[in-house]
Amino acid sequence: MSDVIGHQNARVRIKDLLLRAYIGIKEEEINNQQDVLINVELTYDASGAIHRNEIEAALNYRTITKQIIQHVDGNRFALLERLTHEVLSIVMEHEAVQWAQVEIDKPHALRYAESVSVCLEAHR
Ligand SMILES: Nc1nc2c(c(=O)[nH]1)N=C([C@H](O)[C@@H](O)COP(=O)(O)OP(=O)(O)OP(=O)(O)O)CN2
Repeated sequence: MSDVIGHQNARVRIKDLLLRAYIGIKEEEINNQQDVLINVELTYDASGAIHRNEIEAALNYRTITKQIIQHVDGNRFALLERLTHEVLSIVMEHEAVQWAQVEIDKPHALRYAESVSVCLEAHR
């Protein structure tokens, strides 16, 4: 197939990564894990990945996902802002990432709300 598109930035979304962690400042949250729902969106230059069709030429979204799981699952955090910042930092450590946004929800953390989230983004 002739490659008529050339340069291509990909938008990668890791959707609804559901983990459990100690997250919060209330005693109940300090003593009990709760669900955190993580959504990551990023852009990178996928021209090489598209052209070569080889994982070595791509920004491996599985690698990023496993790093986030390793950092978050079962671990302890106070504020949602700090947890979101740390996950965003993991994503931005990958030099190929041009821009990234991370939103983390604490479902049912607030008595009368479906969920509450913090969203942070960064770019190079
Ligand atoms: N940039 C890209 N990165 C990755 C791609 C891709 O197409 N572009 N594809 C993959 C794998 O095909 C992925 O989709 C599935 O991988 P895997 O089954 O190993 O992911 P799991 O999280 O289920 O791995 P487990 O070890 O089974 O938990 C990867 N990256």
